[in-house]
Amino acid sequence: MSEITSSIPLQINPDLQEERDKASFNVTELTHIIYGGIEKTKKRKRLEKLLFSDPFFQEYQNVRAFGSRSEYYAASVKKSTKIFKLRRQHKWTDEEYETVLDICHDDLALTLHHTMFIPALERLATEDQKSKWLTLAKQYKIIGTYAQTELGHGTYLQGLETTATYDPQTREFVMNTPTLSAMKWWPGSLGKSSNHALVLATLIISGKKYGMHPFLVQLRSMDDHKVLPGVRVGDIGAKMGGNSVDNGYLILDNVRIPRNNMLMKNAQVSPDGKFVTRGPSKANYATMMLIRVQICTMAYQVVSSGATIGIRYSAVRRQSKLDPQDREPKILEYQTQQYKIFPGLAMSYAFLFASRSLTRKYEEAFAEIQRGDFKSLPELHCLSSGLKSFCSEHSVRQVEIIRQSCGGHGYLNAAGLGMLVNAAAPMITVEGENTVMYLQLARYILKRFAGAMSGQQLDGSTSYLSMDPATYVCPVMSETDCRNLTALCDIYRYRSYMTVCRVARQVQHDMESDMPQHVAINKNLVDLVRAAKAHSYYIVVKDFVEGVDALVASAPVIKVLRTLCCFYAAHGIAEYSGDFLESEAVGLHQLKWIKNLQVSLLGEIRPDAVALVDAFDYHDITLSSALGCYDGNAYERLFKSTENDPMNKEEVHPSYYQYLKPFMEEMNKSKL
Ligand SMILES: CCCCCCCCCCCCCC(=O)SCCNC(=O)CCNC(=O)[C@H](O)C(C)(C)COP(=O)(O)OP(=O)(O)OC[C@H]1O[C@@H](n2cnc3c(N)ncnc32)[C@H](O)[C@@H]1OP(=O)(O)O
Ligand SMILES: Cc1cc2nc3c(=O)[nH]c(=O)nc-3n(C[C@H](O)[C@H](O)[C@H](O)COP(=O)(O)OP(=O)(O)OC[C@H]3O[C@@H](n4cnc5c(N)ncnc54)[C@H](O)[C@@H]3O)c2cc1C
Repeated sequence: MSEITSSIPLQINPDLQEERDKASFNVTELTHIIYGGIEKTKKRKRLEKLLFSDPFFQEYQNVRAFGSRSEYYAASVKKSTKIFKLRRQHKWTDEEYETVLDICHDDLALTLHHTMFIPALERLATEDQKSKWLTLAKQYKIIGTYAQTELGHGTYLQGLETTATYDPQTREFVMNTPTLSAMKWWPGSLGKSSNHALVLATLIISGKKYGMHPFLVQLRSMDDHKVLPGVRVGDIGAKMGGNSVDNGYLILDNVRIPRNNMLMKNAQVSPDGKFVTRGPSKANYATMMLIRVQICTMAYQVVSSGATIGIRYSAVRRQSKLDPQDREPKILEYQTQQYKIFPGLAMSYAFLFASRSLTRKYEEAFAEIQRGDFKSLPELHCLSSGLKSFCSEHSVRQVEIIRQSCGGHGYLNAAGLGMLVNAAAPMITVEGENTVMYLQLARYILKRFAGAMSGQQLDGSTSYLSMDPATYVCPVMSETDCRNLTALCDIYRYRSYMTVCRVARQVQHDMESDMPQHVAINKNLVDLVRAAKAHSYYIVVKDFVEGVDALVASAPVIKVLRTLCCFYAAHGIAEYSGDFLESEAVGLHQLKWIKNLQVSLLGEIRPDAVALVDAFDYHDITLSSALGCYDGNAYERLFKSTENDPMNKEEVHPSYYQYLKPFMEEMNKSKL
């Protein structure tokens, strides 16, 4: 017993080393592919070293795990300011700064300043306004947030009640929260951190409403951070996760701001109160679209972190018996364990390629929009809405499955999985609740489908809706065909087509039966969401297949990625087999072959599983998991983590003297 210590061995756990030794491909090569080249990988490693050589980042993990809410928030403010200072000191480019945020992999208290306030100023302010506020914001001379959601409305933006009433006499806007439900509720960094907010409010001029517009409102004094007159602001309380962020409430009591504080890139109010608009009516929704695109990348990071923890732990955890003559096997040997974790591994690579493709499309469309050409906006809105929903839904679900696959230890905070699930869970809700976003996509698909029916040639992600379904023959004719990625992709495409076609016909039929449009739509909402999900699944599979096909890499890397891609597609067909059969994208024979393939691919992926997660190259501090550490010394690290637990600070806890001791004394005296 005396040999048991909490020190961490210097060597890699031999069980993990054994996995690394048998990898069929070069891990570093794949890491370079993931991060976009050798130079980018090197730069990321340099930044990682710079950050994590500061002991604060290690200490931060302890506060995160064991600190009170307020201590965690304070540490996170410290972390945010440290990163801001480092950015200035090292003159990081935007790309380098993004990399640092990825490395930190954690909600920063001041995250909204960077993720929404600055991008909103960039997208919604005029050049003059940018030269003033964007400069101040980038130099951290003002700290801001994006305050759109209200207690009463988050989804339905037309229902927002905060008003900005123009007063031509003073050339000011009067910002007001007229009701309880109109108070801003949820914005990150609002409660305690921000001194400014971009408040989204309904513009009113001479009693007439002109829709939702952005207004820059100062909330706190720049001298002492005290709340300004007419402003009430605070934190909304502890959440399931992300408690380093002070999501807040805001009440404005007829607060006056200068006319120029309305961000006027897309619409202007002249000094005498004339309203002029430029570009499409949804131009002010631009910041939300950017974050939806980023959520797909976050989903990749979440699921790949979860897969890393789950696979490394499964390679060092031994339990029960397979061969009665042999020692206890690694739990990774069990087929059921592989079936729980490998879908998350394959999904990581699928989302890597899908988010990369979406980001590229976003950047191209954004460049066009900056030039005043809005033609790709509807396509991008719907693509980003669908993929944001799909990637967030699937990644959060998969990480929870991985958490369960780690047995009891997966339930500990030190495992890092529970915190990951809880931190990632809001991806499903933020920037448009997933069902609502799927329905935005469904609305677009229905329109495009109607266009195709009337002979329009479609382009973009929905171009396949012009296909002639009569020409479809399931491309899988034998078990070997199941490995053909193009064939699998065709199956997804046809299933999506049929799902869209069926609901479109049903909606049309209902409307022709004299049902009002809104009733017909509501009657079919479940199937509309199903169609949007089928379409999104097809896009993700297509992006994965095309991404792998386009790779310039060594044969072993291509081979292992093709295997994962095949597994991802086969697993989806097996999991949603009802949909695939119903749409006749596959028959019973094909389904059986694909299910067989899915299971045999588990065995093919198995020898490369650890190498495939090593390729994500997450730093131990980024992963923040005793189970998922690179060295695989999970038990030692779990035991070590108890050292920082405040519960273990005293041999006898104060509650003993306060409650347990008097209680025991009373019990001992009692005659009962
Ligand atoms: C470790 C991991 C960490 C993870 C951390 C996670 C937390 C990270 C922190 C994150 C921080 C989180 C921060 C936050 O959460 S910030 C708050 C985010 N809030 C939202 O996203 C609100 C969601 N609601 C909406 O966007 C709108 O109200 C919707 C879209 C639902 C309806 O809208 P509306 O009622 O106005 O319109 P309509 O239905 O009459 O449709 C009208 C037309 O408009 C088109 N349209 C709609 N939108 C767009 C658009 N964008 N671009 C182009 N077009 C668009 C649409 O296609 C339709 O076109 P058409 O059919 O007529 O041609
Ligand atoms: C962690 C976190 C951070 C956030 N940060 C910010 C921020 O920085 N700034 C900000 O402004 N906001 C922020 N929000 C708010 C967030 O954007 C909203 O919560 C989100 O847009 C969802 O809106 P809601 O809460 O009104 O959901 P609701 O719309 O009330 O959704 C509740 C249910 O109603 C259903 N529903 C609603 N409308 C429809 C419909 N048309 N059709 C079918 N079903 C429907 C939904 O599907 C859902 O099941 C944050 C929220 C969270 C959780």
